[in-house]
Amino acid sequence: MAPRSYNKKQKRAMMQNSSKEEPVVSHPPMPWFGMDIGGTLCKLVYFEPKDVTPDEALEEKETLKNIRKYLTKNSAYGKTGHRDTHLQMDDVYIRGRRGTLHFIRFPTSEMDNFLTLARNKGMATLVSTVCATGGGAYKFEQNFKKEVNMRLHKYDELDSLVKGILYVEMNNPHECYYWANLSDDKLCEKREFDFKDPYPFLLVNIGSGVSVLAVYGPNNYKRVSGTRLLYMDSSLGGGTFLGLCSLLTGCNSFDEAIELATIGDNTRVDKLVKDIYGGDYERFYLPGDLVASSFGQMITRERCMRARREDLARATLVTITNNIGSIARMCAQNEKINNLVFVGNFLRVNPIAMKLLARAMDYWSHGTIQPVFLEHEGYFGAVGCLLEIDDS
Ligand SMILES: Nc1ncnc2c1ncn2[C@@H]1O[C@H](COP(=O)(O)OP(=O)(O)O)[C@@H](O)[C@H]1O
Ligand SMILES: CC(C)(COP(=O)(O)O)[C@@H](O)C(=O)NCCC(=O)O
Repeated sequence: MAPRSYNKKQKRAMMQNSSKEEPVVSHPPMPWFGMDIGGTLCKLVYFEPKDVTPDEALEEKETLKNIRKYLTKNSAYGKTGHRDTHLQMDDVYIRGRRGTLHFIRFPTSEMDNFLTLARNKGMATLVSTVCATGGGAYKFEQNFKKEVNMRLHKYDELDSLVKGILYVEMNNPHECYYWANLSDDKLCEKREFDFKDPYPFLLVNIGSGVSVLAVYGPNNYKRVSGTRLLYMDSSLGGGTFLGLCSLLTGCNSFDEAIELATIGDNTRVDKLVKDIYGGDYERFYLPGDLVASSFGQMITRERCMRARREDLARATLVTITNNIGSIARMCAQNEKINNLVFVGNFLRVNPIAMKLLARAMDYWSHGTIQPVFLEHEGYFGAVGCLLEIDDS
């Protein structure tokens, strides 16, 4: 991956030309939404046109004005909706219009409340079709029709994911980063990464579950694996972490689980090689600090009593992350791909997992694999399907 050699404007033009074969047509300032209704979170990306002509402004319906104001003036919606203001992208072009992308999320379990809110805001009178992806685009299709009289234009979630990544990366020069100085926690820091010439790359999407894709070009990828390698294997993902952590610690949210894990110590829960050998297992180069058995200390009452909630959260995070990491590495080896990109909301506010993944890749590849992470983590599917917007 070499230094960036073309500027933002050139890339934007390239993207507009490459995203569709037909010429770019200018669309009226409708509410433009892309929705990715996932297993845990619903991601809503809203494009707010900023190049509205005086005539268009005069014609703009009151309902549309109100919805725009509601979405862009608030950063919290009800009890569970959030706008990630730090991710907002200004001055971007979609289908010939200039505007701002807003990034909003809420738990998929709150879909009923979302539809009620959308109905109360007059959405039913405004748009007839919304671009949607993710499993929920299928699961909730009838609810959208019934509650807000909206038809969902459904797009495949993995097509949308790849498309969204390429678009966001082209429009945000600070999108990609890696973790530098992995061996020293005090010096370990995020550094910008140049995504030029990325192909082929292995894309690991850690959402509720995990999908691993080998991406060979903008329109050329295959789904290589999940975390389930054999038919009856178990599937691990962000949902597994949150589910287990909730059971073990009684935490009430992902953010709380990560806060606990941040101050926890997994060595009070896991059994290390040195807990078994008293030091390294030298003959087979197994260092004493290596985890020999995740949660292996939790077999005596005394150790269980000593483990704090935060230790259990940390051990859960380490166990799940390392398993995902080793499957990603195996896929990279099988596919003979050295560029790895990790995305998905499991990585939200989660530097512990990112550093663990980076360290694991670095260790196993003898320093040849340096995984890349993206700022817009879990929003790419929603962006990708928003790019599909057409006149319907
Ligand atoms: N606010 C949050 N609420 C629930 N899970 C979250 C949150 N933020 C991050 N996560 C993590 O992200 C995962 C969901 O990631 P996401 O990419 O949105 O997948 P999905 O499309 O399956 O919903 C959860 O399983 C959890 O590990
Ligand atoms: C079914 C899914 C594509 C849904 O995507 P998600 O909502 O988890 O982002 C994903 O959870 C997945 O690929 N699960 C893994 C299944 C397997 O291990 O093969």
